[in-house]
Amino acid sequence: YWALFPADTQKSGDPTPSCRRAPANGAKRRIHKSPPCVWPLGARPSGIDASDRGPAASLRVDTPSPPMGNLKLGNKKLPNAIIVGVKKGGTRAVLEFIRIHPDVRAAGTETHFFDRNYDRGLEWYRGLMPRTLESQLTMEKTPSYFVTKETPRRISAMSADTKLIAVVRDPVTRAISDYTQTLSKTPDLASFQDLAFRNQSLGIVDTSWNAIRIGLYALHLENWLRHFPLAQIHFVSGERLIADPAGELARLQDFLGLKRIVTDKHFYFNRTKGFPCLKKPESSGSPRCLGKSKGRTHVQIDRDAVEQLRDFYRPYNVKFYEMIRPPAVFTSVAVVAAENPFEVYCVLRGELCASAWAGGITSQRWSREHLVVAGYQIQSGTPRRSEKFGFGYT
Ligand SMILES: Nc1ncnc2c1ncn2[C@@H]1O[C@H](COP(=O)(O)OS(=O)(=O)O)[C@@H](OP(=O)(O)O)[C@H]1O
Repeated sequence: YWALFPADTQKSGDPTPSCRRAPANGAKRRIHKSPPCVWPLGARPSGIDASDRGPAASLRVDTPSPPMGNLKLGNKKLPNAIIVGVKKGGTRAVLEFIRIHPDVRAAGTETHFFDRNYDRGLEWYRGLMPRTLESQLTMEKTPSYFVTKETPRRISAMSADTKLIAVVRDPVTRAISDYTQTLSKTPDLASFQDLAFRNQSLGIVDTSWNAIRIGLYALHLENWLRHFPLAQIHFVSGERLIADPAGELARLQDFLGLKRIVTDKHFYFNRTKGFPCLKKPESSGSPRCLGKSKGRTHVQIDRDAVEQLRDFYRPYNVKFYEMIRPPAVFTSVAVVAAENPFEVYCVLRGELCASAWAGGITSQRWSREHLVVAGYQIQSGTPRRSEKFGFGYT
């Protein structure tokens, strides 16, 4: 039910100069003719590319390996696209799934550059990125970016063309997931209710608790929209990512201007894990699921508390939907008044987008003359173009 967005499919350029690293074994042979990287004192990442370390490394299953001679080809580039959040939204799954694409390379670990490590400078940041060929996109994910005030301005200062991806999930489930994670590390943590409410009987929610604050998507988004146009931010539904990973990945690939290479062929549903996992790659290895920290059994929270939180988040969710609702994106809308008068087919960029609208249709009112879809009035009848909304319909 999370709305989806038109994609700016142009690839952004890499504004940074390329640089080379000295060969680790001290060999004199020059690999690149580009200038050397400048590393701040003590900040040089050790060993191989960051993308080859961390929890993601074991999941990198399907990217075709470059031929041996090409191993060191390419340069470390600042990211063209960043998964900026939200924490516990499904950010790891999105990164691991999109990096199957041969035109995507990603830093495996969370860099926290724009929130915690900004003082280390862009060259430090670039050093954490994998080598990429000119045609490949560089990506990273750090979920805390979404809620860090300075981050949008800083990313925009790096490159105003950076594409942003936010994985959003029902904020109540997200908060419980967040709490479950903290509890696994801090067993004597106060109860969820004690942390979530200042006064539960009065229904007063404690918005200073991070697990609650992160879910106020509309507030955080306002900050992003001061620095980036909405069309440059792609929202992935955390729920649909589990129910239909291929569908979400198709939309993400469109947004990134990539050929749709990651498809349903790459996924299978693992009953034991209860989540989609990656299929066995052709070359080697076995099917891979995300690690144990992804898809934990949640702490049981009593139904009243959950309801109270749903009530609390409702106005923020409504505002969020309003903010992200795409303006005038239809190429055509067909209203079919056959057996079911509410059957609406939406055609977006030549493709049927009815499923994207299944939940987007927030209010439907049918009369012989008109249908109101998500607040837009669509006339039935012959094809016409609406001056006001700029969409065509039949
Ligand atoms: N395919 C697949 N496998 C496992 N888990 C999946 C998958 N797709 C989405 N998810 C959901 O991802 C949730 C974790 O989100 P993040 O990766 O953003 O967490 S984190 O912020 O990086 O800690 C995680 O949250 P929990 O279920 O609460 O553990 C999952 O629900």
